[in-house]
Amino acid sequence: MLLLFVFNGHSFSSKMVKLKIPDHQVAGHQAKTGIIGPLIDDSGKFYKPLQDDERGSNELAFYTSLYSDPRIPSNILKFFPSFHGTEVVDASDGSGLHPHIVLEDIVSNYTNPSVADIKIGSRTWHPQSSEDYIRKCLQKDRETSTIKLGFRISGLRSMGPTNQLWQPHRKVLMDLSAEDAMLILRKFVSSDGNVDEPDCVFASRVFVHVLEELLELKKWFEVQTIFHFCSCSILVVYDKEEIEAKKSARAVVKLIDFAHVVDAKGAIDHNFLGGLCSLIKFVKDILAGLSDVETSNPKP
Ligand SMILES: O=P(O)(O)O[C@@H]1[C@@H](OP(=O)(O)O)[C@H](OP(=O)(O)O)[C@H](O)[C@H](OP(=O)(O)O)[C@H]1OP(=O)(O)O
Ligand SMILES: Nc1ncnc2c1ncn2[C@@H]1O[C@H](COP(=O)(O)OP(=O)(O)O)[C@@H](O)[C@H]1O
Repeated sequence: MLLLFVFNGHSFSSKMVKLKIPDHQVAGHQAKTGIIGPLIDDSGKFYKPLQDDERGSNELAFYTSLYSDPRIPSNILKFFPSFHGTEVVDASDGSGLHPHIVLEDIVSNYTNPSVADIKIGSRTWHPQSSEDYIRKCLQKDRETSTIKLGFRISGLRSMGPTNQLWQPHRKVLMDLSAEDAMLILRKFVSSDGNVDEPDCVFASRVFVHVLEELLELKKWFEVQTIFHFCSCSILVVYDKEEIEAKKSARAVVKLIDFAHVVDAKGAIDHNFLGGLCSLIKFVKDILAGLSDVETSNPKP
C-alpha cells in the first residue's frame, strides 16, 4: 500500500519496509545514539533522514539532478552512491514517519568492512551560511586537522581478519596532527589498528587503487566549475578478508554528504581540490614508505 505524506510543503510516498540501524556507520548523525539517523534494508539500500531545513532540500535537490546532469562525466558519476528517490519510513528515534533519501548502501556487500570517512577541504562552510553556522564550523575547523591538513578524518573503523575491531574515538580523531593523521591512515591498512607499530600489510593492495581513484577525481576537480562541495566526505571502504582471498578485490572510493553543496558560479572548488591534493600526498607518502615485505600481497 502507498500512502502520501507531506513534509516541508513537499509530498512523499510512504512504503512499509523493514529497516535496521547500520553496524558500520563511522560518522555523522547516528541512529544507534538514539537520535534520528540513517537506516538500512536487506536489499542494499541506505535511508538517510531528510533534514528538515535547507540541508535536507539541498541534498535531495543535488541527488535529484545529479544523474541527469549532462555536465557530469560518466567516469565521475561512479564516485556517487546511486540514488533511489525518497521514501517515508519510520524514523530511527521513534518519532514516527519521516522522509528519507534512499541511496545505495556502499558497505552492503561487505561482511566486515573497514571504513574511513574523510571530510575534505580546509573550510567546511560556505560564505552564504549564517554567521552562527560559520562560527560553529570555523571553531571545529581550527580545533581539528581541517585547516592544518585540508581534511579531517571524521570517523574510521578497521576490522582485522580475526575480527578485532579498531575504531578510534571521535575525540581522538578531532585532534590530529599531520603525524597522527599519517599513523591513523597507516593503521587503517594494517592487520590490527590497535598496535603502536602498524604493519601496513594491506597498504599497497588498498592504497594503490585508492590513489588511482583520487587522482581521477582530482582531474575532474581541476576543471569542474559546477559545484562547490562544502563539508563533503570521501568514504573509503574495503574488506581485509576479501582483499586476502581474492586477487580482484579492491577498495571503494565514494563521495558522500551533499547537504552543503553550492553552485560554483563558474569558479574552481579550490577548497575541495586543495584538501584532495593533501590527502593524495598522505596516501603517496604511505605507499612510498612501504618496505618490500609490506608491498608484497599478504598471504591468506
Ligand atoms: O552536529 P555536530 O557538531 O556533530 O556536527 C556534524 C558533523 O560532525 P563533526 O563534528 O564535524 O564530525 C557532521 O560531520 P560528519 O558527517 O561526522 O563528518 C556533519 O558535518 C553534520 O552536518 P550536516 O548534517 O552535514 O549539516 C554536522 O552537524 P550540524 O553541525 O550541521 O548539525
Ligand atoms: N550511501 C552510504 N552507504 C553506506 N554508508 C553511508 C552512506 N552514506 C553515509 N554513510 C555512513 O554514514 C556516515 C554519515 O554520513 P553523512 O552523509 O555524512 O551524514 P551526516 O549528514 O549525518 O553527517 C558516513 O560516515 C558513513 O559511515
